[in-house]
Amino acid sequence: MNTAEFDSMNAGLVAIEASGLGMRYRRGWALQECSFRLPAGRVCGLVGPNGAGKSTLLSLAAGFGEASAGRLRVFGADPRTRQAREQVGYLAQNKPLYPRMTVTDTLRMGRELNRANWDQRRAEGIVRAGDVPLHARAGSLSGGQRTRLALALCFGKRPRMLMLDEPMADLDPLVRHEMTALLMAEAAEYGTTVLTSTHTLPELEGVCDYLLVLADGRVRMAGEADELAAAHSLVVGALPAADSGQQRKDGAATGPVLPSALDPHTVVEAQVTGRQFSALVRRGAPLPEGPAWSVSEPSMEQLLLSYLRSPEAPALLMPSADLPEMPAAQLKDHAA
Ligand SMILES: Nc1ncnc2c1ncn2[C@@H]1O[C@H](COP(=O)(O)OP(=O)(O)OP(=O)(O)O)[C@@H](O)[C@H]1O
Repeated sequence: MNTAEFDSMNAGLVAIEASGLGMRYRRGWALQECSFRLPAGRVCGLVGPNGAGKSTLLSLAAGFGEASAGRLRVFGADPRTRQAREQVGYLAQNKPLYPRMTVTDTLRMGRELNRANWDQRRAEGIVRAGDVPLHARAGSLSGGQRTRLALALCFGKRPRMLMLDEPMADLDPLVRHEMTALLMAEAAEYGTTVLTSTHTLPELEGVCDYLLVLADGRVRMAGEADELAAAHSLVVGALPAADSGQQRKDGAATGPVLPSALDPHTVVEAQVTGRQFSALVRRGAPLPEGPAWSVSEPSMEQLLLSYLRSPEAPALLMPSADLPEMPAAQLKDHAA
């Protein structure tokens, strides 16, 4: 199939849908009031700082554990059901493999566990392409070889969605590049939805066409990566004169006053050095260059950092990621 055929195959399908999803551990909420959609066929980066709730979300979507609140669906099914599990390949952060098992035996185990869907040629092809010795024990493989074997297990299952928890964290740049290429090639060839977590965005640049950003267990941004960036502007320039009589945009009585041209927009974050300001804004209207400021599109990293540094800025969900509000009775798989 080509890309257009995959697009039509996945059109309108939703891979993950979360409504008011919450997960509470003894020390507090790891996820709270998470509502979003991930359309099928996307390669989505799940981004957020340490402790944001990324692993918790992935393991719930893979069918491990039970949410404390809200509702989670994977291709329309409860993730703990066989129907959902069969459609998902999940690579946990520690890439669990049996260290004493050989590569061949590991793949054989994959076949035994996934008799209905297993694609031996595909799994073995991934392993062979990396020159991973088939008779070596998993415990003796390098980090890159282990990742390749773990990915082969995931892809051999022919999942509709692959969920990877920081798959590149312990790999050197060369192996990381190789693994990324493998992932992209497989996703493109089979139209697989990919959800892969990281806390370093550059790792995903040019890889993901969709982003889901978490912080403190809540969704901060979700949608098409290029549309998220295009909805914002980075405005850099000189502050207006102090006696201009303008109010600060945040309503505070003192402190620097941003140009009033920014009033129709949501200021996500503003930084001031001397008389210069730099503001990342979500545009509410066209925002032309001004007499004393310039306007550019922020990089994905600038955008992400601004949202993570400004928990008070409202979350942004693009229409494809946004969920119509559900009646409380439909929403509850679990009461909070
Ligand atoms: N099994 C658990 N028991 C208790 N608390 C947990 C458990 N798993 C996660 N947490 C807590 O939930 C919060 C979210 O953790 P989680 O691992 O989901 O975040 P993360 O974004 O994946 O972080 P990292 O990038 O460091 O892996 C953290 O405060 C963590 O301490």
